[in-house]
Amino acid sequence: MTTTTSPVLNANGVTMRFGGLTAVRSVDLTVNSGEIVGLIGPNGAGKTTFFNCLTGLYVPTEGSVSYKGTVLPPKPHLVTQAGVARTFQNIRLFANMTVLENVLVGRHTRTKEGLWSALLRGPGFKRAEAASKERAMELLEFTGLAHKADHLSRNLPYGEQRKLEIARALASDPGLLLLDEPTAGMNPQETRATEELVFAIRDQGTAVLVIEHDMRFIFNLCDRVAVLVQGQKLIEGTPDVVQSDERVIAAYIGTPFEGAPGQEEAAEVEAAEAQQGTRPSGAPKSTTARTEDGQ
Ligand SMILES: Nc1ncnc2c1ncn2[C@@H]1O[C@H](COP(=O)(O)OP(=O)(O)OP(=O)(O)O)[C@@H](O)[C@H]1O
Repeated sequence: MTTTTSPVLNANGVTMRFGGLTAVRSVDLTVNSGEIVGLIGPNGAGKTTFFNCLTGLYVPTEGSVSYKGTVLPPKPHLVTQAGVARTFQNIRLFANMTVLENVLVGRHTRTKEGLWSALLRGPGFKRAEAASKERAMELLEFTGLAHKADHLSRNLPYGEQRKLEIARALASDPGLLLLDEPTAGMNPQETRATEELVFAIRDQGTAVLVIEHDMRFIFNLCDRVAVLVQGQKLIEGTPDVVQSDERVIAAYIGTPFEGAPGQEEAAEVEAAEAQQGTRPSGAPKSTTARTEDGQ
């Protein structure tokens, strides 16, 4: 983790209205370098709409979004080029492309070779292509998918498809990665692997903003958590502060957590892994858990 932090993302007074509905109302949020920040809230609270405002899919009705001090243009490809990458709630892979090709697609914002160079396949293009492939393979190693590089992405199991989405987002070498429900539909082992992957991403120098309904995942993972309720930020703070806030409990969580989050589930995962002999030697013990609401 970096020792000096500086703001990577600054959202100021972001408001998004759809006709008469205000989906996001005057939300401020900062993500600093070296941080993992969580964004939680009930269904329909405006989390994805807020992400869409950050990444140029929506032009906020009011407010501004800056990345490393520069206001982001509201165009997704320019946002990616600036250094902000994202994954989506619903998997959006190119199903009939290989795993490697999917990552190479994510790489295109970092390649300078133009159309003519690509068509003529000159030496500049070949060098750029080789470098992109090398970086893509590094990312597949990093996400544990290198052995599947030549598989069609549609043939990957669900958890690996989600990992591939992350690898593809990382291919643009982002300084900030936005993850929209990265563990939705995952089993506890996959959730734990995702938690470790997000820590590794942060440790490599990419700040992370993550939306997730799995409270234990969020509270284990994040340095700070912001809670959206009906489009407004209810509270922002450390996991300890947020999970013990009466308003959050009333509005969202339902019941307070007792003891260290995730310990019981971690024991279940470890028992299952020990039975299957799947836990790699020296792998850190889990601190994460299954989803709260069964997603
Ligand atoms: N394109 C749109 N047009 C009109 N209304 C929209 C649009 N997108 C989202 N909304 C509305 O804005 C509100 C916030 O939705 P949003 O999907 O951002 O919530 P969310 O917190 O991400 O929910 P979930 O946890 O279920 O994904 C909802 O009332 C939704 O119906």
